[in-house]
Amino acid sequence: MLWEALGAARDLGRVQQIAAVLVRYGFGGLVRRVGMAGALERAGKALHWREPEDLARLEPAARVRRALEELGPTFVKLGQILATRGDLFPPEWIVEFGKLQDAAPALPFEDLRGQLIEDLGEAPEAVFAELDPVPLAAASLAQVHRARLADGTAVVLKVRRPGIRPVIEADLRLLDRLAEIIEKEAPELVRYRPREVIRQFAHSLRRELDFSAEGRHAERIAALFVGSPEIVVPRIHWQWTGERLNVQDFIEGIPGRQAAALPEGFDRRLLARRGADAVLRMMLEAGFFHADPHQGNVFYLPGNRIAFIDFGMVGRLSEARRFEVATLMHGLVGRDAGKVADVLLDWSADSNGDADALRSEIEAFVDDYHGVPLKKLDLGALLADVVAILREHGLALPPDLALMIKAFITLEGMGRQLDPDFDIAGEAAPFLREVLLAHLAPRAIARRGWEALLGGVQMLAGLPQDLGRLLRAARRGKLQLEVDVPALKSFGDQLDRAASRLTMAIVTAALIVGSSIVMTVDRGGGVATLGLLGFIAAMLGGLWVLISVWRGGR
Ligand SMILES: Nc1ncnc2c1ncn2[C@@H]1O[C@H](COP(=O)(O)OP(=O)(O)OP(=O)(O)O)[C@@H](O)[C@H]1O
Repeated sequence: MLWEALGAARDLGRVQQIAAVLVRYGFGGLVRRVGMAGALERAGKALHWREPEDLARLEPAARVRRALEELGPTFVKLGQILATRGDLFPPEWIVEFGKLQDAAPALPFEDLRGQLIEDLGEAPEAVFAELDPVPLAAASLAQVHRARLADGTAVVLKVRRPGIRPVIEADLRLLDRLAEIIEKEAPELVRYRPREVIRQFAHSLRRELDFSAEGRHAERIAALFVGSPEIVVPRIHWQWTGERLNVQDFIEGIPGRQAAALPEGFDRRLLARRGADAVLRMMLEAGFFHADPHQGNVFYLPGNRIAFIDFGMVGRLSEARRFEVATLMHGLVGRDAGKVADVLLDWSADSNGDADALRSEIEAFVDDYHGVPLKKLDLGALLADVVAILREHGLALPPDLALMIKAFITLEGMGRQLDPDFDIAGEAAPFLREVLLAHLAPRAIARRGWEALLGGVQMLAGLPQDLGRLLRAARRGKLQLEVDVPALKSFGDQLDRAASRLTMAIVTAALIVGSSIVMTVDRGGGVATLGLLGFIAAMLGGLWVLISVWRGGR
């Protein structure tokens, strides 16, 4: 009933396939609850309800993983995304989702030929001097073939599987509908924002389906490493690259999966550092990063160089997010529970979790590793624990952060595999410092160096808690002002007409920041002078905004 109301008729064939797989894996209840069963019965489609015994014996997480595998590329990709959501699923589920392999049966080359001729504009033999009909890899979205250009350049062709787009679009429509039904029928799951998760997933999968987007991502990352010959990104051959075909340089190196057996001449410690630096630079400096820096997407090249491939999925972090991430990691490394809790509460601001309970758990958690020396801090594991705490409190991470944290954890694992003493906290420190500097301090403070900055950060962190909260609310544009004085109230009304609450929030925040700097800093003339300057600047800025708002409102 529900299902038809949401308009599934055109996808009935696919609904039947999905329902059959779900029933086979023991999820008949779900098939009934969301109305799939009724819709199929009314349409005269048969559904077999018997559950094979061996499947029924599997743990639910394993059954879900197997069902996703059988349901095909959309669901495999969905499972891979869910593997990044330690905030939504318990560890045993994350392990199962992590097992989802992207390998798919290879298609005979002849099945690709028609599409290749359309995309190349002529027969592949006319374009490439050599082309290996045996695939190098066959994944769910693409099949990869080696080839050689007329000038001798070794390349690979990533060919999108013919006919895959309509199947994926149908699946995405069904998933969206499913998420809508879940939100309507299972209010207890609303806080996990199923529609939002599916919307974001659909967006990233559609982008992954466009093979020219991968080319653009690769070029953007390559531009970051122009002056760093130790990092290699395959060159894209745009002449033949488009939505369904990507032609790029073949990377001849030792696959990351063989890192345990690197030959003489490779410096494992250096490779670990270079790999980590590259990914940290993408994440924290550029805010645009390879979202899946696992062993399968890395090659080691002579000269201790590292090549990254497969930029189909990238993550983005705004400057504000980078600052929050840096503050969180700075808090973890400095064992500052208050700072960690503040950032987490900010992130899960829209959830209805219990802030005080979260705060005390974070304090206990940070306390737990108080004596651990910095070098021994396993930052990836700490982040994973933090995410698990969020889950226990029913709080969900914003998706951009979930991706970043997963990539960070992957990165640390890779680094440790190359060098058991790999110290990611030490590697990350200069990047974190830069982010904090760039965000917090005016240029003058930046020149004074890290020490001055630390003072500044501690000073902000040391603001009375209410002020801290006020600032965070202001940043989120959620600050509400209660104005009691009649004259001010009419001014407030005028402001309401003339400008958004955000303007008022910015003005207030500027004044608070300015004045708090003056209030809290009186050691060291330099910083105090700067604080005073900051205060005056904030006052002037605030007045300017007020006057312009007032003028605009008249
Ligand atoms: N430029 C390249 N040089 C060498 N090998 C490559 C290159 N691009 C792809 N490959 C090989 O093909 C495999 C699949 O490629 P890629 O990861 O880009 O495809 P995908 O469809 O995104 O797969 P997955 O989803 O599994 O990551 C890689 O693991 C690698 O072995």
